[in-house]
Amino acid sequence: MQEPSGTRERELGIEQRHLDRVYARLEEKIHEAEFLMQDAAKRSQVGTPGALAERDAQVYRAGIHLNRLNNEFEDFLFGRIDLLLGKDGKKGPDGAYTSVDPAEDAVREDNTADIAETLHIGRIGVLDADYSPLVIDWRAPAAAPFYRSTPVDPGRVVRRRVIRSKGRKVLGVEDDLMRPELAAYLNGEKLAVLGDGALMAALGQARSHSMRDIVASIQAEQDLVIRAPAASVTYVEGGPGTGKTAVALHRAAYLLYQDRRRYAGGILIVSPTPLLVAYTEGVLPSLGEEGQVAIRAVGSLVDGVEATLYDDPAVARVKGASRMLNVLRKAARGVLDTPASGGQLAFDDDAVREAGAPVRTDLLRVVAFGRRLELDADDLRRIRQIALGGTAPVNLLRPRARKLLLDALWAKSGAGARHTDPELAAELRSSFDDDITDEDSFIAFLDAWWPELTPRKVLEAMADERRLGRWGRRVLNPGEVRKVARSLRRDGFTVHDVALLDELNSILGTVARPKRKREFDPLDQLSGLEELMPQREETQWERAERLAQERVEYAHVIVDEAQDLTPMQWRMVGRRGRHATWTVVGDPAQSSWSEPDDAAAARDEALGTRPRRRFELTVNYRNPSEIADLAARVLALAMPGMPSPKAVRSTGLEPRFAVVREGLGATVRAEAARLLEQVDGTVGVVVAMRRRAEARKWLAELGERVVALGSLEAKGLEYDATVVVSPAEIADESPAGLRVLYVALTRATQQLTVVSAAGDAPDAAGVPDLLRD
Ligand SMILES: Nc1ncnc2c1ncn2[C@@H]1O[C@H](COP(=O)(O)OP(=O)(O)OP(=O)(O)O)[C@@H](O)[C@H]1O
Repeated sequence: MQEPSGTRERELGIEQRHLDRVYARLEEKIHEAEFLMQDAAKRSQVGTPGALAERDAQVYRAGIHLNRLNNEFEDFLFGRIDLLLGKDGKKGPDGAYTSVDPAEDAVREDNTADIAETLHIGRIGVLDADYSPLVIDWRAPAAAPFYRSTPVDPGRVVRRRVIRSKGRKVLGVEDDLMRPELAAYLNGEKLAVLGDGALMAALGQARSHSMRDIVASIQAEQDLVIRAPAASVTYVEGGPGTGKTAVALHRAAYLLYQDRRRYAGGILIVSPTPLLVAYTEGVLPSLGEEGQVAIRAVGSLVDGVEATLYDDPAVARVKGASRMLNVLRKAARGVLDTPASGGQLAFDDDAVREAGAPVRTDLLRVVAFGRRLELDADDLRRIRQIALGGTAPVNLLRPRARKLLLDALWAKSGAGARHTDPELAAELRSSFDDDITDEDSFIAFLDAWWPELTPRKVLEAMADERRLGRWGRRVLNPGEVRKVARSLRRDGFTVHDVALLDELNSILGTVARPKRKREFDPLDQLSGLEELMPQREETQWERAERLAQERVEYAHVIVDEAQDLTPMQWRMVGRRGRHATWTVVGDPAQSSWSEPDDAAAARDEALGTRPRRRFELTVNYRNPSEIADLAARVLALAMPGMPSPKAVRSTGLEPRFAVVREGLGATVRAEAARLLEQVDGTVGVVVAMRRRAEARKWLAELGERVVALGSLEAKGLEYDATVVVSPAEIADESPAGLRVLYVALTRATQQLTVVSAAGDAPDAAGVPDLLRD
């Protein structure tokens, strides 16, 4: 758009002056906060409990203030809206008019109008000394029109402006006119319009290894999701690149802003891979939020385990299926009385070994009332089976088993029959029990015969094919038993093992132990304390970690890439949000899980009967149309009839097709090097899972801008350019292979190269069979 000369300088000058005012005000606030901190420190010398509490409250508030200001001093003012007069002329607490619709006489008959209100939008709200809004927090209701307004439904917005700044300097502005038909005036001057809109500018930027926030260019359909009321379940579907992950993260920040106290219970974001966690980790701090939000990979949801290994698709398919629940239940009960292949029952347990000589678990011998009493293997088996009856968690049954042992010994002693007086008999019985339970040998026997089970121990026991065969009878076929048992004999847990561990944890139950008393912290007396001020010994991060460890359930759970959760993973995630509200985002077309109906049933169970609000995102902001069109061919094969999201931009660069000539590695390296020359940011090379290690070697010398990824690891990530290696290999890797290939093909923001190997049957132009029109 051609703009009159001098307009740009004038408009930048206006925004610069506003930014200067904001900084001046922020500096005042920082001084105020520092003064409060010093004052509070002085009062601490007084030392009475009242003064202590008062000091803590003040330091706490000032600390939060300082923390936020320091965090967000950079680049926090990014938007502006110029609005028509509102319908009712009422103002909200942030000093802005509340009405969404313009007053009837806001536009004159000759289609001219005056701007009645100008609002600047930023990462946090700043009020001037007279309480007029200098900056509106992006999450405040008054900022919603900045995101919601479109030319079709403009509301009061005439012009939306995105401001780019670095430090204290305004660098540029990009305007969108929401009512292009109007001649609007601001302070008697015609409203100026600069640039072609901020969205396109943001989309064209080079990508790094960290995701950026989209706070300045959230689109209307995304804003509806971000600000959706938190009740029940918010369910969002959208194709690749429609901003689902970005929306999920901004929603977490919005919910905290909107009701911090409610979400002090924590927000959990479940992400499919550690790579995606690392990629998205910086977004919330950039929005001024950290501490209450835990972003965890689905393989790291159980404390103390960080699984990064993947099972073969055939094994993953069994471990993730809901039928595993039956196997685990049987294993948890059967592990105590199903001999392992080697014949032994007890575990190779440290506690047992430390006790000295191995303890026999097929014979209990005690002395009571001067008599030797014995329970043999048959007695013990019978008692164990009675104890295991019902469905109570196995670890909570030990007292019952102990009581049954004593009953059996008492019966053998015959002492009960000799005394008819019930009171005397009870007294005798009690001293009989004391006699036995004081004996070291009895305690050692009980520890060996009914050890406290841990999920790890049960999973280890399942690595024994014979035992697993027994527990999986009629659920797993012999081939499945063999493969699963073999996979459990490997070192380290796989991503799918983690859900099994969590399930076992809930099946086994945890024996209550006395809690370690936490040191008295005067700040705990203050309600709503969630953030920590800078100068305390425990940092905000440490406190967040501690809270996360103490926390089992969350107030809100956000599931990203929800289409990938297996039924067993849904059960694990569900346990963390039994009383939570939920945001679930996903795309069925990108699912790497082969049995969607099984997963849908488990998801519905995890989410319970809570009502769902469904949203759909329809615009692809990541891929240029040239790449999106190619990916759509695979979508048509993977999910016939499923619509592709609409790409908003085009680069004129068609995907490139390369055919292997001198070895796969050499070709891939050459193609990656070529792309590194052409883009400023990152290059991702996506290969079948089994080629991961090999691919890393191919690319070893190309530097940090290029990354090798297994097909399942590419989930959610994006790069300036990608090389997809052998579509046929990726597609043949698993029953969901075509959908995994669709994911791989939709990772690039600028350029895509597809390398075909022999199995891809490329045509003369190098286009593999799977990608032909
Ligand atoms: N409103 C927006 N303004 C600027 N960039 C945006 C906007 N919405 C999305 N994007 C960008 O588009 C890209 C894709 O977003 P995101 O990764 O959230 O999509 P997704 O739906 O989760 O994709 P996938 O399903 O493929 O993982 C990101 O680079 C994101 O920053």
